[in-house]
Amino acid sequence: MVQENRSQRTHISRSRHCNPAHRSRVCPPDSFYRKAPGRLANGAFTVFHFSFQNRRSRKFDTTSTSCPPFLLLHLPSMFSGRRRTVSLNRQTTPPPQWPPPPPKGESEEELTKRHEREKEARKVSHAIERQLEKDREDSAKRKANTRILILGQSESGKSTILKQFQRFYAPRAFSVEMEAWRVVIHLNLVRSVTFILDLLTNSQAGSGSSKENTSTSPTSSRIINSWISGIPMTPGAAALPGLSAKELRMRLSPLRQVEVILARRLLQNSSPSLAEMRAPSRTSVTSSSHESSFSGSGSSIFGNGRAFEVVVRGGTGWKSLVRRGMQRQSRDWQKDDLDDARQILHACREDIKALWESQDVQEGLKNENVFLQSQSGFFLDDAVRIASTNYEPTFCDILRARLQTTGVEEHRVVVEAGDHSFVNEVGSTWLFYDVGGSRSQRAAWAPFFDDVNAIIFLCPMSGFNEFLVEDRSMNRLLDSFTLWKQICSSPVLFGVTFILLLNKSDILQAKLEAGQEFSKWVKSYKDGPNDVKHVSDYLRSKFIAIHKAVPSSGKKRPLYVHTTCAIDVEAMTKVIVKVREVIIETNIVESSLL
Ligand SMILES: Nc1nc2c(ncn2[C@@H]2O[C@H](COP(=O)(O)OP(=O)(O)OP(=O)(O)O)[C@@H](O)[C@H]2O)c(=O)[nH]1
Ligand SMILES: [Mg+2]
Repeated sequence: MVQENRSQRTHISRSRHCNPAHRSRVCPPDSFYRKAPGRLANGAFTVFHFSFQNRRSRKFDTTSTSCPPFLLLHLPSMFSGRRRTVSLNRQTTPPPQWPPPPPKGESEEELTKRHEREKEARKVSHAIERQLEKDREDSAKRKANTRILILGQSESGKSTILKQFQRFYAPRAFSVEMEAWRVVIHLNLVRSVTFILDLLTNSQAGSGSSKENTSTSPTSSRIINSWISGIPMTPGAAALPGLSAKELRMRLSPLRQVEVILARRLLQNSSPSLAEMRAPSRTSVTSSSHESSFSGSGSSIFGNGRAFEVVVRGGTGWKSLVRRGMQRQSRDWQKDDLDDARQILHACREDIKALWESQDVQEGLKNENVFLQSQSGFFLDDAVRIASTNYEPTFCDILRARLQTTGVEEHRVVVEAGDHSFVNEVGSTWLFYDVGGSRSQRAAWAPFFDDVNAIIFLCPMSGFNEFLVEDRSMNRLLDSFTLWKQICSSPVLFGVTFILLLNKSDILQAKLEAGQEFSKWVKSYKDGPNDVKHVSDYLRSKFIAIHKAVPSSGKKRPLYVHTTCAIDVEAMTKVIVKVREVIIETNIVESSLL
């Protein structure tokens, strides 16, 4: 029965396909049965046994009876090379003869014509064979060699690390996307401006309408009153150079329309309301108190003192949409709303600068405990450059841009020839899964655990004195430890290589240098030195201890730890080179086990 099925399969592949490379392995011509030295005396014939691995532990065998015939053709590039002998029962299902025998009583003229037809058919056949061979080679090159899952809490730097990998391996493909990032950067800038406008206006409204509202300090009220009236109130300080505050506020009001246009473009023209576009933002804690992580009237009105985040279902969808919009615009000589947005931004750039540099505004934000500089997607210091019509985003700008990820995004990075890639890597594919890190998103991660070569886990070290936005009682560092333990404990990941990145070392350094004491937040650190080296060494040892403590059913589970600053291009290049070595090594070990 099995023999019969195999024989049938051979027949199917012979009749459907004509690639000689495949024929020689799977469906040899009739003459082969008679002449091939590999033919055995009993009529048996030697074929390759193809086996390939789709998921880590599941093998598919193309000689099994359930294997679809097309696999026989398209798998030679994946075959493992093992040989086995299969008997072919040629008596029961004789293969059709090719080329067919000449018709009986063929005249000279018919013979010539038939030869011409056959010649033409052979030409076409060869062309198809060449194309098939090329496709096979291309697809072998394209096949996904490496799958990496990037995990960590929200704002740990997952998408930023992904950008670094994209630049490293596929700089040309990444440069095509750079334009699309301009929309995100503009939106980051605009939302900071509208946040300041809202914060100051609403704080004033709150303090004016409610006499009981004591959360706005007298200084703050005075500054806000000056902001509304346009009369500078801070002794010795010009409020906003050359313009009254009221005037400036009026001049910047078109930016609200710009915010809508940009967000709509990112949200794929779904005409969102501002409320829909805005996601709750994260708390940046600078006080040393656990309970009151953020104080001031601004916190209740303005998403914990943070500019709102725009959430876009990522992947490449939004990028191609933005790009297409731009191309259409340049082709049709049509001014679209994105062009309007850029013109408005350009016109407002000096006013944005004046707003940000205003001593009154700085003081007002300080009194409201708002520290925009330490937040993601902060571009106010570069407002004039970024708001100009001829602005082209730099890679550093793109690394600093903030776009929250939702769900799980698959990013396919095809390695390009370049400074960083080895010759044999060119054309191979790295598949990255970038996940949304907030708690509500984490349930979506598990299905992706099954099929990865390595996990990159990010812990933002600077989160030692911050809390999750989704759970304001949960310290961010503690959350990272809990998450790490859960991931290490997942049985599906036993045997998977872990790469732990202790990220945001630059922000940690700034905080420690500014006098924030790590030991005040992490009691077990006791009186360790308050510097990046010692703090990161301490965290490293804690993460390693958790990883070791979780039993992995005797499977070897390598862990590599790096201290990183994801927005530092030079330093990240070195880290990526090391990560690549580890992953290539893992792939070699895995493939030798096949
Ligand atoms: N200064 C500094 N900023 C960083 C670093 N890593 C990431 N960022 C910034 O932090 C912000 C958030 O980073 P993302 O990569 O978007 O965070 P994420 O983990 O993908 O967050 P979700 O998509 O919400 O899960 C971005 O604006 C980055 O520019 C770092 O090491 N140092
Ligand atoms: Mg992300």
